[in-house]
Amino acid sequence: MIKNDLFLRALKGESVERPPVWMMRQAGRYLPDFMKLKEKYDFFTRCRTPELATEITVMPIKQVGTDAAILFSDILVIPQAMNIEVEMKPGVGPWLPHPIRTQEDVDRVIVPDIDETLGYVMEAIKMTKKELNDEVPLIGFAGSPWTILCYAVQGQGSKNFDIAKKFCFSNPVAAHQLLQKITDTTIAYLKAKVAAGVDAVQVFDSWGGMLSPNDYDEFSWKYIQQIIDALKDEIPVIAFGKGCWFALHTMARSGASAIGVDWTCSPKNARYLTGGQITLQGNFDPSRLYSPPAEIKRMVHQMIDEFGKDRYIANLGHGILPDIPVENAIAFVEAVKEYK
Ligand SMILES: Cc1c2[nH]c(c1CCC(=O)O)Cc1[nH]c(c(CCC(=O)O)c1C)Cc1[nH]c(c(CCC(=O)O)c1C)Cc1[nH]c(c(C)c1CCC(=O)O)C2
Repeated sequence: MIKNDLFLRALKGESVERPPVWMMRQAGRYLPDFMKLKEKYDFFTRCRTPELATEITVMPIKQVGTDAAILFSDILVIPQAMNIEVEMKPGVGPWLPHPIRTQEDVDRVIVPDIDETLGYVMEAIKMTKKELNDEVPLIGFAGSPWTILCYAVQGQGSKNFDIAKKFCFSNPVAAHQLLQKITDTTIAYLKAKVAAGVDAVQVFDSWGGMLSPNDYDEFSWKYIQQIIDALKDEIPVIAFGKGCWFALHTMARSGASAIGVDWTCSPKNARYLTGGQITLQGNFDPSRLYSPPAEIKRMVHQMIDEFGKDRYIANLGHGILPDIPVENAIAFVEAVKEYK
């Protein structure tokens, strides 16, 4: 039994005293204690060392007071396990020295044994669950197959992922093979996370909004739906797509327990597009955490009024930015806790 089960109750659609709150990318990034660890250990060492991953995962619970923890890791551990080299270059971000560009490249991508390649993630989950001591639930996550393809093909972050789109539209057969391999790996990975003890999972489709609605169905949603179908009877699934308001109607009928929305869609419109029944999560503009704490609190209360306190998980509309003052992150969380 989890002591603070607001998040799990909201996922079930139960009525709650106040909405639960957590922040996407809350583990690491803006916390001074995280910065100290960052100086000592490179990124994938932090991911692969269960003691470090655990320490970073619980930081925001202790220091900011969120109602759920999200495991410190990265969506790019999946391509790594699939035989695609991924580096994290300080100041640059993800860097893939041999991006996928041809059918032959796709043929070399493997669907790995999860325990062999990603066992360290399961160790981190078990250690984190012990450390959390059932105070709050633990969220596991994966990137959407499309978002992983974006990095695997582009080879690095991008404003428009033009090379990834060119690959999909000029070589759709190879693209779909790659997407299916990523999907199969992701399903096995998330099932292993469930077995290791996570209480919910979120699929991040960070770059779904790069696609037209039709291409979104074909290259992204189809695969997210497979993941939801495979997981939904075992664990609550949250589907988050950045810039994917056009797909909210479809997402709401997918079997996911909650749908994440970004700040470009108003709460009212998000409720309308999803039919008013499903739990929604979001959608504070991460940049609005630069506002003074009093203004953050006013805006958070307005956001909750607009979404309604039930079937709602307060969150940002995308990840917290690295230079947000900790006091402002705390003000965001406190505002939700003070909501009456
Ligand atoms: C697209 C994406 C990535 N990673 C992730 C996404 C989807 C969510 C989103 O859209 O923001 C997801 C992610 N990445 C990380 C987490 C762990 C949990 C958390 O932060 O709350 C999660 C949930 C750690 C991380 N992943 C990364 C860092 C920063 C690098 C470092 O700490 O050395 C952290 C804390 C590196 C990373 N990883 C990625 C990028 C683009 C970068 C570089 C830019 C940056 O986010 O700082 C890929």
